[in-house]
Amino acid sequence: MTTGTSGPAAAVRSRGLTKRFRHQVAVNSIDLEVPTGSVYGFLGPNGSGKTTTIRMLLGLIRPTSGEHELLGQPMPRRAGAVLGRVGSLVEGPAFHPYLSGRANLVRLDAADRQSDPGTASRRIDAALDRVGLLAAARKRYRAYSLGMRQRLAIAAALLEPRELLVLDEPTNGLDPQGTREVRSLVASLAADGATVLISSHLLSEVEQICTHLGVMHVGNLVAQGSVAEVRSGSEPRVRVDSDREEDAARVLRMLGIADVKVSPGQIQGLLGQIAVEKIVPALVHEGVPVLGFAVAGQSLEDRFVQLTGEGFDVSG
Ligand SMILES: Nc1ncnc2c1ncn2[C@@H]1O[C@H](COP(=O)(O)OP(=O)(O)OP(=O)(O)O)[C@@H](O)[C@H]1O
Repeated sequence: MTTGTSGPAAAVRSRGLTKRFRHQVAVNSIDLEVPTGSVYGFLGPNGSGKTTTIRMLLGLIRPTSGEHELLGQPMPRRAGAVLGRVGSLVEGPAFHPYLSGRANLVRLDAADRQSDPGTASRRIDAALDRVGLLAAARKRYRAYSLGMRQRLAIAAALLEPRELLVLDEPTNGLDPQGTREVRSLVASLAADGATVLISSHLLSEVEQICTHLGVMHVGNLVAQGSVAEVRSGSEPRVRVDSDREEDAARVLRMLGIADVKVSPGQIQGLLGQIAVEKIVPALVHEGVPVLGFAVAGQSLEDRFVQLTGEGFDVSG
């Protein structure tokens, strides 16, 4: 792959990766760059193309066009050499409800033709230990909490040592406790040196653990970089506290402030090129009582709403 422009090897890199289903472009020419050692939050609303991208990355479906590499190896040409170093969780393995967590891993490991039966027991215990399920290893799967089930699915991805983990919506459907369990597990896997690509439609679920973000919106990668870089792409906003919201909004619009939004007691808008010092005098001149005033960068959440046109917490 002729992509040697981006410095040290990325754990995942794609160029023009595209997937078309009939007439629908599910993933539109995306250039992913997941730095080695990062926790890369792959974010976007439902249906924005995250799972399709991940399936292409792992060689589960064939891209319509574009190319990519994992751990510096071109895919799918070098799949045999690289996939053993990549653990993944996509749609979750099928676990048997009446078998214990450990027995389920024994079955999965035995079904993997690449794995060494001689070391199975040790590897399975190590994976269970890694996800904090050793004490519950002999409990039936059906007695596991949602968080334990998801941790077992991650254990299944850890039956071999992995340099890269690709986890598709591992917190989806979990309660807050389960989400915390998975989040702290992912953080500790990253602390051990694995690169982690974790997808989510909820920023709030992964924000605390990510070093980097990629944001999908209708098949396009609309932002990518370190968390600070993605946040700094946002424009400062003006916030006015006033009980005369509509009058205040009118003055802000008159000054040329864009994207003015009114909520009870508060009016916000994009500062743009407007001189900050002109705003309060203009409001006062129009008889609008100003009870508070601030200019601040957007929160990451606001930034995502701006990028994707929707809140990230709506469909949780
Ligand atoms: N096998 C398929 N055939 C046709 N269309 C598909 C197929 N798989 C996905 N799509 C479409 O591609 C688009 C992207 O879907 P994808 O599952 O990748 O999104 P996503 O971001 O992972 O969302 P979700 O979180 O809901 O899985 C959607 O419009 C979906 O309907």
